[in-house]
Amino acid sequence: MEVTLQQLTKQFGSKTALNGVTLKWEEGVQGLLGPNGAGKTTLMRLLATLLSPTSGSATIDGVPLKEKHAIRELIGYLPQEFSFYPGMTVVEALDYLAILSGLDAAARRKKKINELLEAVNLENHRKTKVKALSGGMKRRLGIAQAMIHEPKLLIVDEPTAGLDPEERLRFRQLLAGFSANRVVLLSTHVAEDIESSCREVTVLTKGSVPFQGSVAQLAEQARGKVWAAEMDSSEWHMANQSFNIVSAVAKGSRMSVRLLSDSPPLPGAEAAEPTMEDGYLCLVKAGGSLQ
Ligand SMILES: Nc1ncnc2c1ncn2[C@@H]1O[C@H](COP(=O)(O)OP(=O)(O)OP(=O)(O)O)[C@@H](O)[C@H]1O
Repeated sequence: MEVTLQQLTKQFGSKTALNGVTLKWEEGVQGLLGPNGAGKTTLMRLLATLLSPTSGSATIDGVPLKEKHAIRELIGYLPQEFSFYPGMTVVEALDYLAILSGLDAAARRKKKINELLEAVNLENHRKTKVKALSGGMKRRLGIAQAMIHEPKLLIVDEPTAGLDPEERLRFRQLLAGFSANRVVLLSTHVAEDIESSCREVTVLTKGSVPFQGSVAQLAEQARGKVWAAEMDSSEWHMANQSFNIVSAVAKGSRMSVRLLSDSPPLPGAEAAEPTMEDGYLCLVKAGGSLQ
């Protein structure tokens, strides 16, 4: 199973949201990182056949994107904002969706729904109305609906936003478990989601892909460009205007700062070990999305 994109382009009038993206995703959780407006949702909606490309092509498990009916059987999609039959119970909603996805036999549906409820840990809420679920539970129900027909490509947009740390962990484990023999495309702003569960990361900025590789390789993009320094308030003021600050912690009257710079930013600054987030910031900065 693999997903391939060949010069995939989407324009909205004169705005190019996705600009000739060519890449390949193999089985596992694939992280998608990019600043707001980079084109992530556009890319996910193209793969979900909710949008048509302006030019270029893509295949999912060898099936061309333009074969919409076949593609829809291969994909599951959990968008950022999703709404769900609020007046139904959890089981009723999943049963209804299972019927829509073509699971006709009642016994098979029951078995599948029981498996999913266990996987997303909602067995104790079978009879709870969807509108009465917490935000995290709704997200888990959302992932259950996206998995119901066992898609080869599962697309999830910011699934851990608004979840507490325990829920986030559970969610990441669920996605990792599901990703055997499948591709899970995970769009997130949470570095920890990527670091802890992704086989590879794809960075999208201004509709293009400047990087695809492992978490460690992404960190390497910032090697030699991350500096740690202790500063007084006037140095801090200067640094804040001149450099991309990664983090700053006040220690009494001084600041302990990590920043990005191609050369040593001030006397006494020490080269620091880069993290994945540093590598990402270097790429996004090079693309002009930060000043
Ligand atoms: N239907 C549309 N009509 C016009 N422009 C659009 C449309 N959809 C998206 N865009 C533009 O395309 C670009 C990419 O948008 P997209 O929503 O894909 O970005 P994103 O990376 O998902 O951002 P975010 O993280 O904020 O959701 C943006 O400049 C956006 O304004």
